[in-house]
Amino acid sequence: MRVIVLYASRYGSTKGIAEFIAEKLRQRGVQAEARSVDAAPDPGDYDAVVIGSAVYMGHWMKEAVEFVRRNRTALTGMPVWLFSSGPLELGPEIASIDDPKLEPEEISGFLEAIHPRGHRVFFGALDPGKLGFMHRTLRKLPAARAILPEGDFRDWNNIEAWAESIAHALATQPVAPA
Ligand SMILES: Cc1cc2nc3c(=O)[nH]c(=O)nc-3n(C[C@H](O)[C@H](O)[C@H](O)COP(=O)(O)O)c2cc1C
Repeated sequence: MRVIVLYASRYGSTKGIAEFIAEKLRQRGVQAEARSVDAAPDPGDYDAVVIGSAVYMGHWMKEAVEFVRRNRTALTGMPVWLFSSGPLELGPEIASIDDPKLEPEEISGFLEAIHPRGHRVFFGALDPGKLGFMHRTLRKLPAARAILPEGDFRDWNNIEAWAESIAHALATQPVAPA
């Protein structure tokens, strides 16, 4: 059982989540590796794919969106899990991290197009010292500042529980041959 955990990450926190998921899968006997979507691997070389992207201005990163669109046919026929890494805190009208309002724009289309086994949103991280010029400027806007605090909010217990559920699904559900 070979699984690839793909990520699109601007500043590294989503990469960290992907590497953690791959490590947790390996600890449960799954042969898993994390790689950037930029490496453009062929999903057909794997039995299952996990794809995650950082979220900026309500959207997945372009390279992750393009990877899913380009590989739509292959992904539709295999077990796929998606995750988004973004929120740094819950706004006033957001009940929990599972609130559909936190879902990036592309996700509903992906759910229809490739029928993934699941999609999860995880808290992200923000280090102002790493931000590029555009992101630093955007973060200075009053509305953005309130929802983009500095800090590492990644919930490793929650992420581990999700990785465990994937390992469990792979162990108990038949995977169609590629
Ligand atoms: C300018 C800017 C805009 C952001 N917009 C969103 C957003 O719309 N939704 C969200 O959930 N997170 C948003 N975030 C938070 C990032 O998704 C979060 O910091 C994430 O962990 C970054 O991942 P990376 O380090 O892998 O690039 C934004 C962050 C910045 C700096």
